Amino acid sequence: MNPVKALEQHGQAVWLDFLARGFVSKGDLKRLIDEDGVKGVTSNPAIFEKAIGSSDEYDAPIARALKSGDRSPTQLFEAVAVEDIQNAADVLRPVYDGFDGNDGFVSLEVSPYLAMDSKGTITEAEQLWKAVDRKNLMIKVPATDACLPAIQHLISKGISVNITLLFAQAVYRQVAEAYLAGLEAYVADGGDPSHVASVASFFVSRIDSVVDKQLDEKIAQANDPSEKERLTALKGKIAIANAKMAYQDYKQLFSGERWERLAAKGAKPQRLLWASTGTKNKDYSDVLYVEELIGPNTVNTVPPATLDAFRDHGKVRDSLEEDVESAQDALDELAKSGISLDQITADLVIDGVKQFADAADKLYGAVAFKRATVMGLELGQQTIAAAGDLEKKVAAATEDWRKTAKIRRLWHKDATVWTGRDEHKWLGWLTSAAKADIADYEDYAARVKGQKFSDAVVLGMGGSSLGPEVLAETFPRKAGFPRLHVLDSTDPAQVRAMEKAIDITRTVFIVSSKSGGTTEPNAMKDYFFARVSEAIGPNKAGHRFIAVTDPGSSLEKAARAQGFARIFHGEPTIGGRYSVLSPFGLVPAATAGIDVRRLITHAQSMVRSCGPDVPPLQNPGVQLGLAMGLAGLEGRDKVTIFASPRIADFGAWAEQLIAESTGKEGKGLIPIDGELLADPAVYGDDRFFIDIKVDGDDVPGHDAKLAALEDAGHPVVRIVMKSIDQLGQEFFRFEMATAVAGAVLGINPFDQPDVEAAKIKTRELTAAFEQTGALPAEEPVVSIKGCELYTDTHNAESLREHGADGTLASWLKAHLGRAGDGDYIALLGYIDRNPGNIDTLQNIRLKLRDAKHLATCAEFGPRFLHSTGQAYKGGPDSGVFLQITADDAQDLPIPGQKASFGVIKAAQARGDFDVLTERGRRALRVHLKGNLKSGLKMLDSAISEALS
Ligand SMILES: O=C(CO)[C@@H](O)[C@H](O)[C@H](O)[C@H](O)COP(=O)(O)O
Ligand SMILES: O=C[C@H](O)COP(=O)(O)O
Repeated sequence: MNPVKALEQHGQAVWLDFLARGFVSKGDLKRLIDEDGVKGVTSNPAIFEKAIGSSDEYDAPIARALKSGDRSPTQLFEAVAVEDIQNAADVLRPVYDGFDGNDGFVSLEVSPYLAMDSKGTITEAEQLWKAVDRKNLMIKVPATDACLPAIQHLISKGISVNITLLFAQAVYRQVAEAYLAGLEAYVADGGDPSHVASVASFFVSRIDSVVDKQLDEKIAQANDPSEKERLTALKGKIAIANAKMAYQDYKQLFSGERWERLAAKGAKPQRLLWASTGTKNKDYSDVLYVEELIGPNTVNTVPPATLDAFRDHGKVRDSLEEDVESAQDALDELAKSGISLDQITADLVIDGVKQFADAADKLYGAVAFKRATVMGLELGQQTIAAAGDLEKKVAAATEDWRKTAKIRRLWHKDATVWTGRDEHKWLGWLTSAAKADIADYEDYAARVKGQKFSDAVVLGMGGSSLGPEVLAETFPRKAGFPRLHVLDSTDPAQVRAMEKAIDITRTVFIVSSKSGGTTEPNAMKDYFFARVSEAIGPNKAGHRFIAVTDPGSSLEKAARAQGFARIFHGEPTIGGRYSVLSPFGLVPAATAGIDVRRLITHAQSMVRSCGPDVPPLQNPGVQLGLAMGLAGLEGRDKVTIFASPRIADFGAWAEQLIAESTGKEGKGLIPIDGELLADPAVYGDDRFFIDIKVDGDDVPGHDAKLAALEDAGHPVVRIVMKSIDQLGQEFFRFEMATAVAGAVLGINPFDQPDVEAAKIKTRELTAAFEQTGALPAEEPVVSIKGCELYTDTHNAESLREHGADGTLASWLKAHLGRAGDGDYIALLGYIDRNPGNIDTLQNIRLKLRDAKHLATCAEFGPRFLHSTGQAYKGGPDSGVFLQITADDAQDLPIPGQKASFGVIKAAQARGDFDVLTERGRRALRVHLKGNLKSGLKMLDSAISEALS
């Protein structure tokens, strides 16, 4: 007789420790049931990893699942695994029915990531139980301390459970107790226990693998031949002895009064199942862990090779209760040798969880890869060319992140991924896209459309303005909706220019401020509220204003008092620079008629790509973040961003995110936005390049230049978006990457301590103005025709030592001369950010870059104070700052305030400068007098002279 089939006569059921789609669909499982009497199937993460990860038979099902909409790797895995388990359960159903529900089971394991999470295990087990929806299903739960209560709970709800990763007799007793107590609760609740089944999967061969190794060490150390012999005799015996003793416990646990009470109600005993029964040691029989463990009311789940071997040459006998005393003797002998089985079994549980988690990492990585392949260009494509050391460092960090489960910890809001301070309170951005109330935005957009506005203006700073600005500059105007503008300045000319650009009688204003207390949006609101009141009457003005602010802010109060048309609440757990996929970006988007549903749907795809279930290697946000952070640590800290013409403004948003998040405590990354791409010769080895483009948005020569940078050994990241609709994806990719880079740099990427310092200084200066009617007097270090120069004593002395005398060029030469390798030069212009001035600063910065081969920034104040300003003050001390201020041709009063726009801007420039110099940074301020255009021209030629 077929030895496998013969086991049935000894009361043992053989299950198969294997599952794969084709194996079931092509009839192989059915054949084993018919020919060998196989009565069940077990699966585990390693089995699914082999099935899905190492074959292409799941490619089509995954692609099919994606047809009905994007899903996360976990959801995709569950979809195919549930189908597989259902198919296997259906094939086994006749066995289940034939044995009155006592056999014919198929097992599906909960995620090994939940092995220490009782609540998570319960939720997932219940969800899988429901999804598979088959009576002959068992949910597998590991026998960890955390999961014991989950096992009891699940049983008490009538869910059949296979308890896995069981090594120790003592834990086995706890598992049996959980089953009994669970059943008792189920019965007390009126449940019929005859529908509940359970097996306790006692692992065998792994014990021998570890014990034998320790025995070999002892044998090698032993001098006495008889001791060597005694120890050698224990090899290959302990796992079986341990299992035999567990079986003795089983007999006791499932007899007696307590059990009989349950049995009388139809309860089934929880059978012991021998798992890990494939022989690992080639010196042992390949059917050892089957032949020696045959006994009534047990199960042995065997891998296909062991099944084949047993069918071929297995010998069947009642072995389980043979020589039980010798089994106990063997265990006693082992203890005498100083080898602790308790320790070994405890370690094996931890190792087992780790092995399954490793398998799950591979499995989810494979599913994530298949998902990305199917989605193709629907997901923004990212390649990272990081040669040499950086490539190795990224690979090592990727493995470290995987092993230490950092991406899952990040998603679980574990602050120790960063500095362990309050980072967990600032992670609302992870779920902001998922929480977007799309229907409400659509309803709101329809109302905006109905009002036939000509313009919409966002009044906000930094995190409240830069995202909307990218949207405004990227998406073409939508017919029927207002044109979207963003104002983020206190420069009187810029405020006036905005007023001129819009039809004030047909404009809706979006006042955006998370805190509600930021100076600029409040000044801009007061100004435009007065203008609108004049234009359409004070009673109606409020109807033209919308506020986006965090709940309870002072802006909310003012908005209510002024009768704003609507107040949208931000989410307090999201910092400004991470808020674009929350109302701060979505309200302006909806106002402009941008398809919020599409934006969010795309964003969600990147959220899934960067999810907790996507291992670091396949996780684009983690890969980009590791590369940026590690490059920063090796001195390539100038993150130089090129964005293709249709998304040209993206860098302005990304630079706030990167600079404000990472630039602190003397560390960080300095984003370089808007510097035109050039030949390798002009770049130092402090660069990290990111090129982001919309497919087809080609600039002649661009790709060749990028390739040249790569050839010259610079790290180059290339990101290609299929269309501008994918902008939401890129917002999220960069948010995740920045958070990851922050972890690598060892800082808190969610605070901005140095922005606060400048705000405090500014407030002191404006308070002084309000008291005295003037800003505190200040002395220039030198007054030259057309300009005055300011700096602190320390900088002035140093500049004089470097040759600064009576001319502007000499001061500039001395100042710029202080910038060396690894430094960057930043132009900080507190002037109107109009196309002409942008061009001028741009020309100067490129001249500086090309002459000095250093990274350059061209920024406008006060805008940059809410952005890169954090890194300039708090980041690495590698900046050389040239602040440019000017007399305002025409100031602009702010209704209801003593200080005008011009005064606030001047106070902001001085506050910023004071903080820079207080921190010992290299800073010089040029104040241009008279006509700004001529002043800038003069500055430009002085810089040329200084460089010559
Ligand atoms: O736990 C069960 C059955 O309940 C099994 O699927 C169990 O996971 C496997 O037998 C083991 O993981 C296989 O172990 P090994 O052969 O890798 O040592
Ligand atoms: O990035 C944030 C800016 O400092 C503006 O802050 P806010 O939104 O609270 O006004």
